[in-house]
Amino acid sequence: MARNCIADFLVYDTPDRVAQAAAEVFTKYVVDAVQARGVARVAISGGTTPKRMFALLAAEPFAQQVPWDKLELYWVDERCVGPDNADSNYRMTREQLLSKVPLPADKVFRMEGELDPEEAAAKYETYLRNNFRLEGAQAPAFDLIFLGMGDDGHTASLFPHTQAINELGRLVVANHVPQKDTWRITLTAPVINHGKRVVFLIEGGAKAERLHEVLLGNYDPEALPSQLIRPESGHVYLLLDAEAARRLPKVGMHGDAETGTLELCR
Ligand SMILES: O=C1O[C@H](COP(=O)(O)O)[C@@H](O)[C@H](O)[C@H]1O
Repeated sequence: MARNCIADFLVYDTPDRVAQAAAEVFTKYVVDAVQARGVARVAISGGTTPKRMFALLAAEPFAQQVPWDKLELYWVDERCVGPDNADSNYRMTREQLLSKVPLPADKVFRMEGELDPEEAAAKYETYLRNNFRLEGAQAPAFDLIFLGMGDDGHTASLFPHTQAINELGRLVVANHVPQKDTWRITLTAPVINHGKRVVFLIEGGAKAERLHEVLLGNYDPEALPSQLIRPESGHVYLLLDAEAARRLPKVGMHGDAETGTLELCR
């Protein structure tokens, strides 16, 4: 559902600085959630962009600071492949992070890409309903959600002109993506928008034009599904490298990052 929302962005010189900022955000909001409620529930993306953040989280000082035993880890999307396949979002996270930190296996809720896609989506929805103790039409409120954006404007596995982008009822769906001749499993936009803090990580000049269109172009979420992300909190956060942000208007500085704020409207 579209709603007005503020996009706050921070622009760093390099992808390494973006990763450092992302690891700091991860640690801060996990610690805050654990202090407030005894558990932190975080949903992460796959692809290549979060790799550096995961590698940092697996090393000092972050590895010591994150209360791993109080963290529940979820995915925003998965490719329909097994957990050892090179395309698996879970596999990337396992290699970069999970194999190196004391996060208990029963707190890692992967989407099972090796199952029939509809079955995997239904199973994941059941995990969410049980773990978040949801009733009826309630959506889970993740403490933190990390999103990426493809150079086609997709986020999670909400690809342009695919059925999942119109899903308002289910929490998790199987999505056929004809342009990639494949299936994906994905959280739906209402679930992402119910997250307490939603953060995009976006890097690289190949995404600069698309990012400009998503934030400053006409509202056309069928073509640009990232525009569906208008969190109920009223804010979406973006951590960007200078290349990805080269078309965006910056207005100030925060530490070593340039900053900008945009009002996103329908
Ligand atoms: O296919 C996917 O793509 C997006 C963006 O990935 P990136 O490699 O350009 O960072 C990612 O956020 C999503 O989780 C993934 O399944």
